[in-house]
Amino acid sequence: MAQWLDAEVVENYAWNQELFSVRVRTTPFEFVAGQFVRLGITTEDGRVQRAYSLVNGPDAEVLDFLVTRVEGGKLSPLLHHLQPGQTVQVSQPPSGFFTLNEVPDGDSLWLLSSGTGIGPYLSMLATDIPWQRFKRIHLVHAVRHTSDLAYRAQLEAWEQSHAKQFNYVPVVSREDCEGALRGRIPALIESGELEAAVGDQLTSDAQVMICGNPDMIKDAKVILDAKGLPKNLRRKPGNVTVEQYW
Ligand SMILES: Cc1cc2nc3c(=O)[nH]c(=O)nc-3n(C[C@H](O)[C@H](O)[C@H](O)COP(=O)(O)OP(=O)(O)OC[C@H]3O[C@@H](n4cnc5c(N)ncnc54)[C@H](O)[C@@H]3O)c2cc1C
Repeated sequence: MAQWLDAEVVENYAWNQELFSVRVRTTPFEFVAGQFVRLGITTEDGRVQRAYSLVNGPDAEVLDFLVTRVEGGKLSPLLHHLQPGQTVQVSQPPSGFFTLNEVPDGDSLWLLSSGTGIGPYLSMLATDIPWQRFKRIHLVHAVRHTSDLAYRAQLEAWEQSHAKQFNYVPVVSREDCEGALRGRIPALIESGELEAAVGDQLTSDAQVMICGNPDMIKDAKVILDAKGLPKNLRRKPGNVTVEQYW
C-alpha cells in the first residue's frame, strides 16, 4: 500500500499554456534518478492520482515535476491550477525501473524523449553517474513547438560545461526552430539525420533510453531493432530501455 506525504507547492511555472513545472516541498525521501511518484489531489469523488517522473536530482530540496495539461484529463488540469501554498499529495515509496541501474554499460548513451518524457533524464544528468559511466551522452528532446523545449537553458549549460561529452538535440515537429532538427525521432533515426547531428553512430556499443508518448516509442523501437539494437530485458540484456507515459 502506498503511503502519502503532504507537499506544499512552492512554485507553478508555466512554460506555455499547456506545459508547466510544479515544484513542491515535502519530507525528504530517497529515490533513484529516473523513478516516479504518484501525485494526488483529494476531490469530492475521492483522491485522483497519477504517475509523474521526478525531474530534480536526488539531492535537491525541492521536488520538480514537468506536466502537460491534458484537455479533459482528471488530474493534470487540477495540477495546472495549483498555487504556491496549496497542498498536493506525494506517494511513497517512489516506483519504477527506468533508471541507469537497469542500463548495461556501453560507449555512448542516447536519451530519447518526447514532451514531458525528458523529465527522468534531467534527474539522471543532475547526478555524477551518467557522466562517469558513458564517454558520450546525446539527449534528444522532441516536441511540437519551440515553447515546449522546457529546461533548454539548463541543457545548453551542460553542453557548454561537458563540451566533448554531451550533445543536446532539440527536435521540433510543427515549426522551424533555430538550432533544432525538424521532424519526429523515428524518422530522424531512420534517415541518419540524428546520427549526423551528433557525429556519432547507433551501433551495438550504444545504450538507448526512450521515454514519452506511446507512438514515438513504438516506432523508434521498430527502427532500432532493425538496426540490431534490441530491447533491454533483465534476463537478456539489450540496448534499448523504455518508459511509456500513457
Ligand atoms: C511511469 C509514468 C510516468 C509519467 N510521468 C509523467 C510526467 O512526468 N509528466 C506528465 O505530464 N505525465 C506523466 N505521465 C502521465 C500521467 O501519469 C497522466 O497520465 C497524465 O498527466 C494525464 O492524466 P489526467 O488525469 O490529466 O488524464 P486522464 O484522465 O488520465 O486521461 C485522459 C486521456 O488523455 C490521454 N492522455 C494521458 N496523458 C496524455 C498526454 N500527455 N497527452 C495526450 N493524451 C494523454 C489518456 O490516454 C486518456 O485517454 C506519466 C505516466 C507514467 C505511466
